[in-house]
Amino acid sequence: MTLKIGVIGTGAIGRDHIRRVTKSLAGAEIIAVTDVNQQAAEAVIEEFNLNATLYKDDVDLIQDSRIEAVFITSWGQAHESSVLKAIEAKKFVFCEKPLATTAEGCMRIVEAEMAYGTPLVQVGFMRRYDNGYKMLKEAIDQNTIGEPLMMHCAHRNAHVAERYSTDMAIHDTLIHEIDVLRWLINDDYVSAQVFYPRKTKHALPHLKDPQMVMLETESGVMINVEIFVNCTYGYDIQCEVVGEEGLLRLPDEAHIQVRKGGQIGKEIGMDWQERFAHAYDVEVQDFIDNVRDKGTVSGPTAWDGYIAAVTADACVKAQTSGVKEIIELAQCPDFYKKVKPAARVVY
Ligand SMILES: NC(=O)C1=CN([C@@H]2O[C@H](COP(=O)(O)OP(=O)(O)OC[C@H]3O[C@@H](n4cnc5c(N)ncnc54)[C@H](O)[C@@H]3O)[C@@H](O)[C@H]2O)C=CC1
Ligand SMILES: O=C1[C@@H](O)[C@H](O)[C@@H](O)[C@H](O)[C@H]1O
Repeated sequence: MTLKIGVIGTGAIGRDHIRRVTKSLAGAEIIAVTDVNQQAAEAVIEEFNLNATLYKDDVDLIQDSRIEAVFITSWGQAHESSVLKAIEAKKFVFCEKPLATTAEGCMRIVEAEMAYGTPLVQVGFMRRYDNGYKMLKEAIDQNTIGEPLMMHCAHRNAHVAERYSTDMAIHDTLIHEIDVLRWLINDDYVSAQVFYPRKTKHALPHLKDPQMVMLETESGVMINVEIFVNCTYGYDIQCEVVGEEGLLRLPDEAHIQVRKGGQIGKEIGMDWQERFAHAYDVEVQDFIDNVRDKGTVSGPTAWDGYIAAVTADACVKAQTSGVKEIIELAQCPDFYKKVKPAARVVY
């Protein structure tokens, strides 16, 4: 039996997930697509030779009784409404980050899912499926370096589009660190502060770039994350965990080392598609397998989406206030404590 999937939003990542489901992964097929840009959806149907119905909007697509799971890969501000409709129709949901653009929106999704009674929603925080981050987590959980004390991280994009704004450094970019770092150390954030170093000449006038975010966790771990989205040289993700007895560092992507002409060199990828290609494959296959074989989801939850949104809101506030902003989270409901520990933060 193949899992029948409908996709809402066939832009960059929607197209990429359709490609992986169709060409690389097993156990699922795309049977319906929609996009506000209907030509984009038509082009994807043609490109991958899909036997899929093209719907005019998410309402019609979600109502298709053949569809068992919905991929929500539209723009962030459209996610909440599609997720709520899918839950109402009792469909499984794979929703790209952000789950919703506000903490209140994420909470509405949390409440709808709890009212339904069993987990339906997985959020696309794919870094939890990256081999390097998984190795880091295993080492931390095995107490390899004692208790973590500090983390030094960097999230660098070569370039960003003109529409990318200063707050997107948080909602669109830092949100990956917000999720994966708390997952790594089983901790939540209590405060955030943002600093602006000297601005790069490669950023447009409206954009503050780079930025430095300081996060502090409940147990006192201090984390600094550099966000630099016009670094020009490549897509570069760094993470170092300093513990009481040692240090752990996220491995770079595997590339061969070339020694030639008196130099030692190694390629750096240019974008997220390439850097996290394997993680996306594992993430989406895991979603397919869990839904198809076990009738459940086990990845990052709607609650993780809520925590990311609350934390991001505090960071955005700190971008303009310049001071340390306090992060206050609601109590985690028992419903989310039951999700398989492999993918959730253990409370
Ligand atoms: N996990 C990850 O690493 C990544 C996640 N993303 C997330 O995925 C989402 C999509 O990003 P991209 O693919 O880069 O954007 P995009 O702009 O390339 O594609 C979005 C598509 O959704 C369509 N769309 C917008 N509103 C819609 C609606 N209400 N109904 C149907 N279609 C709608 C647009 O016409 C567009 O074709 C964003 O939330 C983004 O943050 C994007 C890149 C990487
Ligand atoms: O999710 C992503 C993009 O939406 C975002 O714009 C980039 O900054 C991130 O590196 C990428 O992983």
